[in-house]
Amino acid sequence: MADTAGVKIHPSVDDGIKPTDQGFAGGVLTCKCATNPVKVRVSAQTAHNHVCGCTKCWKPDGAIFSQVAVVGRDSVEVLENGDKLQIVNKDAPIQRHACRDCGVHMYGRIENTEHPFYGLDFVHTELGDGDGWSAPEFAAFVPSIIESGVNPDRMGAIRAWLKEIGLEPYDALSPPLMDAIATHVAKKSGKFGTLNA
Ligand SMILES: N[C@@H](CCC(=O)N[C@@H](CSCO)C(=O)NCC(=O)O)C(=O)O
Ligand SMILES: [Zn+2]
Ligand SMILES: [Zn+2]
Repeated sequence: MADTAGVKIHPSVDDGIKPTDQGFAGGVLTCKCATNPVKVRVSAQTAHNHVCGCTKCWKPDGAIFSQVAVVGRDSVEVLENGDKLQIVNKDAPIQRHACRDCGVHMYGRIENTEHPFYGLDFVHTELGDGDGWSAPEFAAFVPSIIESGVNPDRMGAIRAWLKEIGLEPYDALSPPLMDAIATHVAKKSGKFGTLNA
C-alpha cells in the first residue's frame, strides 16, 4: 500500500476541491504581478477542468501539477496590461500567452483550425476571482511529472492520492477527451464508423 501522507498536487485541490457552481458565468483572471497585473475576462463557465502533469502548462510555485480548463475563445478577452503578454512557444499546438514579468500563463490559444480542440482556449481558473469555476475532474499526463523532476519512486503514492481525492490519473487526457480527438481524426480521414466492430 503506497504511503500517501504528505503528497501535494496543487493548491486548488490539496485542501479540498471547491464544487462547480452550475450558475457560474465566469470572472476575471489576474496574473501574479503586484503592480500593473494582466487581467483577462472569461465570460462563461469553463469545462473539462483537470490537473495536468505536463511540462508545458503553467504551475504555481511548488506545485507538481497545473490546473487547467477550457472555454470558448470568444469568451476570452484581455482587459488590462495586454502589452505584457508574450507567446511562450509559437510552434506549440497551444500558444500560451504569458505575462513577461511574472511568467503566469493567462490563456492558451489554438490557432490551427484543423486541431481537434480548435475554438477552445486553455485557462487556469485559480487565477480567477470568485468561487464556482468548474471543478477539476481528472488528472492528465501524470507520468510527465517525472519529466519535471519528480522521483519515479513517488508515482505509486501520487497516483493513489489522486484516486483518493477523486481525480482519476491518466497517462494522457481522460477517455472522453481522447475519444473526441480520435473521432475528429476518423472524420477527417473518412474512416469514421466504417467498421461494425
Ligand atoms: N510529456 C509531454 C506532454 C505534453 C503534452 O502533450 N501536453 C498536452 C496537455 S496540456 C493541457 O492538458 C498538450 O496538449 N500539449 C500541447 C501543447 O503543449 O501545446 C510534456 O510533459 O511536455
Ligand atoms: Zn504578471
Ligand atoms: Zn498540460
